Amino acid sequence: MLQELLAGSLEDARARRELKPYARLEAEALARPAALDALEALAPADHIKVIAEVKRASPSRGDLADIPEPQALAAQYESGGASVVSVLTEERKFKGSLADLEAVRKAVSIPILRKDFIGDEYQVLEARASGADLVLLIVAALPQETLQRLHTLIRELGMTPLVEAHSADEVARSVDLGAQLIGVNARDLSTFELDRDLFGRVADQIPAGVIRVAESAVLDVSDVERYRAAGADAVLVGEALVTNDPIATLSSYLSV
Ligand SMILES: O=P(O)(O)OC[C@@H](O)[C@@H](O)c1c[nH]c2ccccc12
Repeated sequence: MLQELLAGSLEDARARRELKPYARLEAEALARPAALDALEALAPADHIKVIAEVKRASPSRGDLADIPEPQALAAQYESGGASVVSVLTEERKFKGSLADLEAVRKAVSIPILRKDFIGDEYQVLEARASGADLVLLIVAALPQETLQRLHTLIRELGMTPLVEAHSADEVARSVDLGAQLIGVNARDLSTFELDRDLFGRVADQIPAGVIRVAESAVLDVSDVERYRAAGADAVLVGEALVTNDPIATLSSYLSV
């Protein structure tokens, strides 16, 4: 499933490239105001931080919420105290788009993440041209050389890579990249199975000074408490925020 999702996102990007060649996109990306400092926004604090996700649907959970105006939801996330907004731009299964990212960019002044299946330079430039400050890199999806190349490009463009791992081995590969922001996804993107204890098992492998994000499977405040106790600096939350009152839900999480 993961390779299928990656292939779909790459194919969609290739179609957009027919309309906008690399050099033109690069010029747009470089003309953007500088990216916001996501490492500062997510720096360890005396409370847990939240990356709040704009998420309409997923292959494992189906339709979650309509979200006709992603910018309105993102503005609620910001006023509710989120540190970063994650915007799914994958079109086929998650029903997102780059237009969502652009709309959210106009509505908030906190850093925003392009959440997609990224596998080439063109997609990274698209992220910057659309106003992203962070770009997701999924270790399981790519060979190490490709990860390293994309990791470098993201940083050269002033953005922050969020490197996502789903095993001890993938955490080791993330550390090898020099990642300063590592996410441990409780959901296996090949089988969609949840492993709620994975973060706790691998957190110690992440060196001091690297920001630790626990991703997925936060359904209530007790899940946030569990991740915090295991050493998470931040949690990445989608479903619980789009299916409940976002402001009230965020405020309960931020008390942890
Ligand atoms: O809706 P949840 O269980 O709170 O999960 C959010 C986020 O972690 C999840 O959307 C996610 C994590 N990594 C991904 C990679 C691609 C697509 C989606 C994801």
